[in-house]
Amino acid sequence: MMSDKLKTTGASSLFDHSLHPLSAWQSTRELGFAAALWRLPHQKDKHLIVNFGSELPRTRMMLDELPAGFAMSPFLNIEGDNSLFIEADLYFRFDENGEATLEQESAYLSAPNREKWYNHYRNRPANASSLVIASDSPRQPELPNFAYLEAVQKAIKAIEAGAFKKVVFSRVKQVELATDFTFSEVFERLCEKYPTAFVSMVYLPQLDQVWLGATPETLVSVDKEGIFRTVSLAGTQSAFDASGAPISVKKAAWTQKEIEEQALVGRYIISCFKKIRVREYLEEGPKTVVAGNLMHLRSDYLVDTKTINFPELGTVMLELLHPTSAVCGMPKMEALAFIQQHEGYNREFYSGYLGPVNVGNETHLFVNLRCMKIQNNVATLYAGGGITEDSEPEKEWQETEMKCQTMLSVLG
Ligand SMILES: C=C(O[C@H]1C=CC=C(C(=O)O)[C@@H]1O)C(=O)O
Repeated sequence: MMSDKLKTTGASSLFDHSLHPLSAWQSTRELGFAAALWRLPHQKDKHLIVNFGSELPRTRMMLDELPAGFAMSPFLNIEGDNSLFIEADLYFRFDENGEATLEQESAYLSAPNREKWYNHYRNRPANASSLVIASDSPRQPELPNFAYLEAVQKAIKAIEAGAFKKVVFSRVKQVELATDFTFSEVFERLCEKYPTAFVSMVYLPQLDQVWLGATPETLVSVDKEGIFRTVSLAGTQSAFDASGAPISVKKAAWTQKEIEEQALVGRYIISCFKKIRVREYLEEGPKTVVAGNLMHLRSDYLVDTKTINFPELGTVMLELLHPTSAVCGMPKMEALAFIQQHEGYNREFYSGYLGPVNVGNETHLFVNLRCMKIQNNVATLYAGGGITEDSEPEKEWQETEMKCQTMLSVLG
């Protein structure tokens, strides 16, 4: 059903229910506008936000004040005001049968921009290729195996010396895109392969980057009923045994190192609740969850913000949580200093957060994991792992290899 607002803005005459999400996303990118396409975990609907601004603003995520949009925060966002915000000039929802609904159109959207967008979409050949981005961006330095092992060893020494308890050390892997690469196919494959993940594909024109991902980790979510949710996710093992058969979650065994690593993330979340004097939280877990080719340990935390009369809990917790010890470490600043000194590359949006804000009165922000950046015909894949004093460097390397597989396996 279309809202009254749409009828008065003139969109209804241009809008077409057969609009295709991937072509609409692609069309937006070709015109040089920001676009975010996503699918929530366990859902079939897809969502698309388009913004016609010349440059996306960097802003603080005041969840209770922002209009509908899509947030994209880099890992480094210490002051909390460095998130890109793709405000919804157009917001479409696509149901599982492909039927499109224009859910929202900004009152400020100019008629020429609206027409330009619809016309470009209509005149785009159905088989138009992906037009891979060809800007000149320097590649990130890749850490070879020996250097990664050395850095992890240094992290273990620093932990033993009492500098910090845990650090999440990461690296990149870069692959040249195949000539027949298309964004549409990769996005579809991600949706099919990872039904429990938050799947997204975001085009940032001012950086000329596309970010694609299938993350298993909720950072902050507040639904229509005012239920706040976050998770503590850590510990990694393959979801398949040596013969390639899936391991049952009931049979998954976890080492003391992994149990402790996940407990650290949980303790950090609880310390945030304590800081703001929220005692009425429900904690469930840890339990084993499957995330694509991997399994993790996860605890869920839930607060009814209406019952405790705390509507701004999402905003407050977001500022306290990011970056959690699932992506940075414990204590936060000491772990961050190690990361900056030893990783040797810029994480940009990897291990930041992303997701819809106030879309249909709900906010769902996820940690940007199992993701890749596409720029200059190169896919940059990111993976990290929690290092504790019980870590074994070679095992940690293998873990990052497995994490990269989440994206590598859809690149074809
Ligand atoms: C940092 C990543 O994963 C985090 C989330 C789950 C398990 C993790 C681990 O076992 O180390 C990491 O904390 C990543 O995928 O790059």
